[in-house]
Amino acid sequence: MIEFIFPLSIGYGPTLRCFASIGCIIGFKTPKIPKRKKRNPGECVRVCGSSSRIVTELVESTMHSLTQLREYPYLLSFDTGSLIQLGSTAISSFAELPDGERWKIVSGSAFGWFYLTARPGVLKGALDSYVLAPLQFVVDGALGRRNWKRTDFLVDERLGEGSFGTVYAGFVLPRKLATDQDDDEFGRRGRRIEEYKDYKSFDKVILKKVKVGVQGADECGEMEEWFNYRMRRAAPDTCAKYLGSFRADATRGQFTQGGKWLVWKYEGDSTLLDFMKQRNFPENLEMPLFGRTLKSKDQLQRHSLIIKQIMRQIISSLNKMHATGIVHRDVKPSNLVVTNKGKLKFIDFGAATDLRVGKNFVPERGMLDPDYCPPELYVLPEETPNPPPAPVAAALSPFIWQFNSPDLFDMYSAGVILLQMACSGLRTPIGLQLFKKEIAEVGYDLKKWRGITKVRTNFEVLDLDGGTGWDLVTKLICERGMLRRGRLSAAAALRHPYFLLGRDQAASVLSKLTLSR
Ligand SMILES: Nc1ncnc2c1ncn2[C@@H]1O[C@H](COP(=O)(O)OP(=O)(O)OP(=O)(O)O)[C@@H](O)[C@H]1O
Repeated sequence: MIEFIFPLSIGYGPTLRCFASIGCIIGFKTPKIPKRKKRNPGECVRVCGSSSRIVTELVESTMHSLTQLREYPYLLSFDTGSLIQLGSTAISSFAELPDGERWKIVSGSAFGWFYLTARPGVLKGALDSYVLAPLQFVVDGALGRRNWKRTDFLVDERLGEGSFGTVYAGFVLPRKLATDQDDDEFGRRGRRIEEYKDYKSFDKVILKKVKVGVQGADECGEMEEWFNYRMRRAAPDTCAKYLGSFRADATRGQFTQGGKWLVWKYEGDSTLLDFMKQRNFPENLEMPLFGRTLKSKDQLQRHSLIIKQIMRQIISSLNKMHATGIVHRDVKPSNLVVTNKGKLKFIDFGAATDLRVGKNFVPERGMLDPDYCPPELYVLPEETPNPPPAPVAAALSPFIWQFNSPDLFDMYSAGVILLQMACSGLRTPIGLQLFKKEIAEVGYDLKKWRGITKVRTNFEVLDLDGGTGWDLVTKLICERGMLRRGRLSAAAALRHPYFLLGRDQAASVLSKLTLSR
């Protein structure tokens, strides 16, 4: 006998609610629900016997779970025979219904399915919040990922500083060395990496120190951590691997007692911006991306393939991010790390917003970098109110998404990156500033801008292959239309003819087959 078990703890409520609702939608005749007797915590409900009784129990449990779920985790189980009976009753009940009723049920179910699965995905969101997030917490805890402490790390060079945190490269000490670390031996300065013999074999990490005493810094740190865990569940291959956080237990070296630190895997030495600053861009990315020199003799063709591969990676990652309801809001070359395996990964989710649950959404907060910011300035119209509590925000999210297309915010920034990669004159801060001014003057019409610009531009790469690159960039760098659409979404951009032939993909796959990097 196979048993289906639905553990109805706080985390599993929606599964059962859904199940019961589907039962109701497809037309079960549910007999009168008897008054529910009070259940004790941990008590199991075993549902066997006739299908109508199962449905009754399901509906009853649902009602009950809505009000008392938090206090009464219990279990439902039933055998396969009952399940088959349940199915056949459903079908015969449905067949007995008058035509009009059946149409109502079918269209209601279709709408329900569309609502639950439309972006940003209410159903997936419930699964993520109530099942995957607690599971991630438990697994991470079991693997010791949430038990970091100050003495596990050595802080090395400083890589950058934002408004709420300072970023360092660092190393994870092997367990034995971490436990042996004697603070007093080095006074307050903390150890230096060179003082360890085999330091080259230590795992390299990125450490972000959340500023102490800066207003709002701690909240930003919490938010960035939340987004990193969320991204690790939703699209782990698109962003730097987040390893967890800790609070310093003492003041030593860069550590301040009580200060929060976030930790990521060290993904690579350079960002896309570092590559773009070099004179030999985009050729300097040929080896990292393809692992070899491309066959084509024509330099322009090679440049085009490299840029296309970069754009494909950026837009594919954005597509996955947007599919889960997250808008990054700070898409720019310095927030894309190029890994040793030739993958571009997003970093810095401090400004991201999750519109599935309204996380980090403050209506009047725009984007951090004005150079890559679209003309509308905000992901949602300014008059959008502050988000309601998470479950309500989640229930409303498909409507917000369909009516406002917030993902198009990031797509403008992606367009600016494409234009910059293709036109060397736009890779300097002065060129970019001038572009920003000129494009605003022509009402964000890129075709008009091409005619009037004073920036030293070269459009050959975009004009190649019938100008598909140019066509794509004009559909990314533009104002939104009346219905807040009119700019390509990530999914639509991936279907654009620019990406269709996929010669860059073929080259990339080929390099993976022929070379082990
Ligand atoms: N996972 C990573 N792997 C390799 N390098 C990284 C990683 N995360 C961050 N970096 C490096 O650290 C720099 C700063 O990181 P990040 O952008 O997250 O910090 P920030 O505080 O927002 O700084 P800024 O405001 O200057 O962008 C990046 O530009 C990049 O060079």
